[in-house]
Amino acid sequence: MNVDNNRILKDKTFDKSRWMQMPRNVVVGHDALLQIPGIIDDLGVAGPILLLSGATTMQTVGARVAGLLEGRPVTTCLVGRITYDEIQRVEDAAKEAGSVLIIAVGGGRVIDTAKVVSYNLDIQFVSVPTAASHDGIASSRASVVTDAGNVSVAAQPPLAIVADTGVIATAPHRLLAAGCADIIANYTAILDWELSHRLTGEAISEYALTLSKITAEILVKNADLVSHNDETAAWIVVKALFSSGIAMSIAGSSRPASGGEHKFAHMLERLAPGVALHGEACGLGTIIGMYLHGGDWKGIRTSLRRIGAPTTPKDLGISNETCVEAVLRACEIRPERFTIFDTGITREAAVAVVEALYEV
Ligand SMILES: NC(=O)C1=CN([C@@H]2O[C@H](COP(=O)(O)OP(=O)(O)OC[C@H]3O[C@@H](n4cnc5c(N)ncnc54)[C@H](OP(=O)(O)O)[C@@H]3O)[C@@H](O)[C@H]2O)C=CC1
Ligand SMILES: O=C(CO)COP(=O)(O)O
Ligand SMILES: [Zn+2]
Repeated sequence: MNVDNNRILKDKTFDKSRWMQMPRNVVVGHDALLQIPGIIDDLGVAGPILLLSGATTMQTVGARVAGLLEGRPVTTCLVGRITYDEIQRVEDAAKEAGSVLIIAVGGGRVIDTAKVVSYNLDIQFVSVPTAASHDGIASSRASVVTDAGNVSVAAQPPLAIVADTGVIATAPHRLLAAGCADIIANYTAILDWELSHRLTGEAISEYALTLSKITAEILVKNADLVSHNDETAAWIVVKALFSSGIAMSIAGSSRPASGGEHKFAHMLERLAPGVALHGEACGLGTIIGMYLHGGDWKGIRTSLRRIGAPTTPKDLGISNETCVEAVLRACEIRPERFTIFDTGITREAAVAVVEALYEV
């Protein structure tokens, strides 16, 4: 059942109420894909299935999953950029097929689309990440692209997650490194949340905050193990992505894993669409955010380098000017979320931080 926390919280009777939704079955490991039919049976969801995947992933993992579901009523649907129009198109496809279950096989865009569509139609979905590239694999939030920038919307967390480490280990290393950077972003997301708590009185959840923090710490401790692609690396990163997603579900918002570095990343995506992966842009934003907080930004940079993630605008293939613009305009994204990027950064300061990124 989908949950409208805002509606619940507006009702005085439920002032202290929060409904946290978590996945029920989580299967991680080699050949985990083979468990999908059994998991569907275990969930007790019988009926037409909508299989969502991306243009690349449909040809490989999507096709494998379709093969595993042979004999069941399955309709396939490709997912593009996650906009409200795209969500509507997928919703129409699900309605037309009479789908009772969505299986999302792919990266963050495909999984987020499934989360919103299943929430809107009040049906279940199973998350099958093909890469460890983002921490949305388990969360109850989805990031939707609008003309005004990315918005974080309430969505349905997956009823089950099937993370095949064999599949994830064969994805390009760039995707794994991006997922690690999305986790390392938790360091500044937390600092921003605490800053907002002190300056604006925004409520914090100590549980969500602590889980988000230790997730980033454990990942950094294992940085050398995730510097190359193998199933051990896939395991370590998937566990971190799951844990970070649960922190978001506990908070009922993406706050524990998305602060100013994410606002910067969303602005960068608007200024230079498709150039950087989500996690890559977040990693760069984390170095900048930590610099602005006066924290150990070089330590963040070292961790990202060890993992093989980009740490300068040049690494990402964008100009310093575009990066400066993203620093200055990050505050336009989700203005209600107060962060270090919302403190009136001058152009001189933005230029200085971008130049510092190249310091040895
Ligand atoms: N809801 C939440 O809490 C969160 C949401 N997000 C969102 O997730 C998205 C970012 O996720 P990300 O995965 O980086 O981006 P994408 O979903 O865009 O995937 C990036 C690329 O990787 C490809 N890919 C995926 N798996 C494989 C594979 N095994 N082999 C080869 N290529 C592969 C995809 O192919 P294809 O063409 O098939 O798609 C796509 O081209 C953003 O929209 C972001 O906002 C991020 C973090 C948290
Ligand atoms: O990407 C996220 C956490 O890693 C959450 O997404 P938003 O920045 O859209 O809230
Ligand atoms: Zn993110």
